[in-house]
Amino acid sequence: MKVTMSVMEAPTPSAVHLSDWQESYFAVTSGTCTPRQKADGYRAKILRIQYAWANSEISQVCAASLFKQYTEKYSAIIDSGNAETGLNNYAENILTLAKCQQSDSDKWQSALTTDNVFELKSRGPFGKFVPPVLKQDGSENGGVQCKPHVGESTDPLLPVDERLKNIEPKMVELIMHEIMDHGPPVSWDDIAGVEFAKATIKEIVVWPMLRPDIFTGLRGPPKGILLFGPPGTGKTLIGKCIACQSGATFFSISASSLTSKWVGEGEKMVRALFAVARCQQPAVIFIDEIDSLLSQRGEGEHESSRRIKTEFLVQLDGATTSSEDRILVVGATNRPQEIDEAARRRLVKRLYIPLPEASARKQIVTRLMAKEHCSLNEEEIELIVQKSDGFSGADMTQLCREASLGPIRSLQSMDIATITPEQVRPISFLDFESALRTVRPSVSPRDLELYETWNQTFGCGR
Ligand SMILES: Nc1ncnc2c1ncn2[C@@H]1O[C@H](COP(=O)(O)OP(=O)(O)OP(=O)(O)O)[C@@H](O)[C@H]1O
Repeated sequence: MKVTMSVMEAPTPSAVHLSDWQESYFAVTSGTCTPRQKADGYRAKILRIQYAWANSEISQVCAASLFKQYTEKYSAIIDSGNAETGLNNYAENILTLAKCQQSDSDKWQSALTTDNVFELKSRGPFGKFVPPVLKQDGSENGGVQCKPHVGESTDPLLPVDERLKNIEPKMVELIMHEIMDHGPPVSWDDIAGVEFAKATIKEIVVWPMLRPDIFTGLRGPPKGILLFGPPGTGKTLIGKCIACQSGATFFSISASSLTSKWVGEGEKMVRALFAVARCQQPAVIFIDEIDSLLSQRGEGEHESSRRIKTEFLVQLDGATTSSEDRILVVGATNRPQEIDEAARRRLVKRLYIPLPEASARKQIVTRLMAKEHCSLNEEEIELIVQKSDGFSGADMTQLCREASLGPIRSLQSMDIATITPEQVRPISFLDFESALRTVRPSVSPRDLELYETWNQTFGCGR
């Protein structure tokens, strides 16, 4: 009996009956089947079921039943000691396969972690099978549970977690894919300057998150901190670094997108975000432009914005009062003066992230140029640093980008299509001089004064 998968249109999620679903997805044809083909068939089916489940095309009960059915049917190959036909290298293969399919479905890939794939492998036939649904008594959730996978993909069984029971699965998916950060890690050395803020954050946030057993009581970490200062000074980098250094999952969202991108859903999104973070703790929730969420109530405040704000404060209070939860909210803003008093009180540590000083600007240029073909000497770097007084970190990055285009622009007569990389001359000081004519500081001295004043009044730093 040879079983092949046929790609057909997905049936409507709720109305699907188990046998209909099978018929739609697996066209069963006769034929001789080698053990290897059988193993492939099994893998394909497990993947398809996981995919359908992650997409809410089938229910958990339906998925459990299918898993059981196929595990029984393919028991011979599951138990086989043969490396080629058995499932000994199942996890590696299946992950590779899923990665190739990533563009077709991120969910598919996200449903697969080495852990849960091995879990399937170790289930074995019949009695050894563990259903992937929560048991009636809630004692076990099928051997696969919601647990923190730092920087790793999500678990398809996440919705079975009690804490997510009133959350729409589509929101959980969205948070996992759009808000949970899967990017490269950030270290403290990647952030130039801001030494005071870095030292404070390490002491009050990172160490307590790493050692909750020592940092108890008065030493307990704050649940909310505010990073304020001009744009492009590394606030987002710091948020991400906190998560990386404390082994926490990083969720990053812009407050304005809560009101604009998920129109009418912002409030639910806030609730879902905190619920997912609770399942993935320790977690850092980074909220950019937090001022737009927590601004002082004005006459014209929109009802939906007010509801989102209320929900956010409720969630923040929940995270604050539960000593169990290891969730840190990091708010970032370029307009701290717009944050109202109630919100300010909840974000207990308010740290000023200023423009980079000369040493930090030098560090940014040196680091970026170290990766390029460049002929700058020490004195020239010092000159660039002097000339870029008032630049933010983002401005410095932009300056280096602009300068790096100089050698390309000077190619003029040569054909860009045929030139070899060796023929491109190194980036020189002259390129920086001309870049300095076009890249200007993005922060005005007047804005800086506002930050300094606010820092003196409400800031917790120097
Ligand atoms: N202190 C810094 N050290 C190194 N690079 C920096 C620093 N500050 C900014 N940058 C560069 O600028 C980019 C933007 O920084 P980031 O997004 O962290 O700033 P931000 O303060 O969060 O800005 P915004 O307020 O506009 O959101 C970074 O990806 C990095 O390339």
